Amino acid sequence: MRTIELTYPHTLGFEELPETVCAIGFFDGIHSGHQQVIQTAVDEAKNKGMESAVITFHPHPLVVLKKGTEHVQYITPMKEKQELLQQLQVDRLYIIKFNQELSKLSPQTFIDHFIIGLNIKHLVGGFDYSFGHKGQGNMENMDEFTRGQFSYTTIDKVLSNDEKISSTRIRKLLQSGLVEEANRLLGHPLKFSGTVIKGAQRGRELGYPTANLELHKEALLPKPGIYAVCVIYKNEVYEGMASIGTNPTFTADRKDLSVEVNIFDYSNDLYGEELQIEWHRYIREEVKFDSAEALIAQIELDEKNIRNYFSE
Ligand SMILES: Cc1cc2nc3c(=O)[nH]c(=O)nc-3n(C[C@H](O)[C@H](O)[C@H](O)COP(=O)(O)O)c2cc1C
Ligand SMILES: Nc1ncnc2c1ncn2[C@@H]1O[C@H](COP(=O)(O)OP(=O)(O)O)[C@@H](O)[C@H]1O
Repeated sequence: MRTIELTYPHTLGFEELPETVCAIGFFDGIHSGHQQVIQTAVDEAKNKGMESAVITFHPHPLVVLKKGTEHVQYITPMKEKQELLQQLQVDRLYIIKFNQELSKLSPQTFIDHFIIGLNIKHLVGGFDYSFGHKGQGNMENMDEFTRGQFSYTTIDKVLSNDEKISSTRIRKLLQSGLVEEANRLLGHPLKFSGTVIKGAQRGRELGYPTANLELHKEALLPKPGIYAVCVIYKNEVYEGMASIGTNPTFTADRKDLSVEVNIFDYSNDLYGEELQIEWHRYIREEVKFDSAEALIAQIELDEKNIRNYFSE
């Protein structure tokens, strides 16, 4: 997949771009609903003998439109979004920078630059996709803007338990610790990456070394607690257990959260390495124990439960 970043007014020469069938949306999470939109574009591209493309935006429109929002935490940070799009066999990804200028474009200018201008011959969007200043353009009034240059398909909402699958719904599930339900709606496990940094060097003394992760500010964390996870490191997948919390057994009044993972059946140094964590199951809350021994006994139990979970 080729990734091309665009900022309005972009400077690409139109003629060098292939004709594409393109899915458009913010697509945070690339959840099952998004996957239908993207899959439709990929299938239609194959039918037409064209390349498939996705247009997405960065950062989240809220960062620009809502004062005081510095960071949005994404269900799929850009690295994971790109991996999922690659798996869906998307040929090119256009990432349009969402800034003040972009938010003020008329729907027609947006279409002229980013749909007709990118040589898109067929556009696929979800039923609630909107574009242009104040979202004045949408899939219902699209005919007003196509200039007869492209056709389009609108994908209806995808439901689960009679309710629309949406990024907002998935965020709420993750924040309540319901990762299995969130993963079901996503159609893949929640996943993000981080770099291994030094912690308090206490884990090894407890018998459970934990790789502490420095995360990208943009990764949405699930609810604090203990989780069954998979760790992807250098293309290998390991099982393990992770803790998101403040280590209350050893520290009082800490506010910042650490994310740390003990990898099963592994014993090498990982400092400075990049790990990807897949979140599979919420196990329990983090507890303040009276002694390190009591914590160790609990972690031994966690290990047993989590190994059981993975073997089932
Ligand atoms: C599976 C697991 C469960 C944990 N549960 C708790 C807990 O309930 N309470 C707590 O204070 N710390 C808990 N921790 C965090 C440990 O306190 C932490 O890993 C340890 O202090 C090592 O920290 P370090 O990596 O900074 O050396 C847990 C860690 C793991 C891997
Ligand atoms: N099975 C393992 N899981 C996690 N980290 C491991 C493992 N085996 C070795 N390590 C290494 O040990 C480090 C964690 O040990 P720990 O005593 O908890 O130190 P720190 O407090 O710096 O995280 C990891 O960063 C990694 O380099």
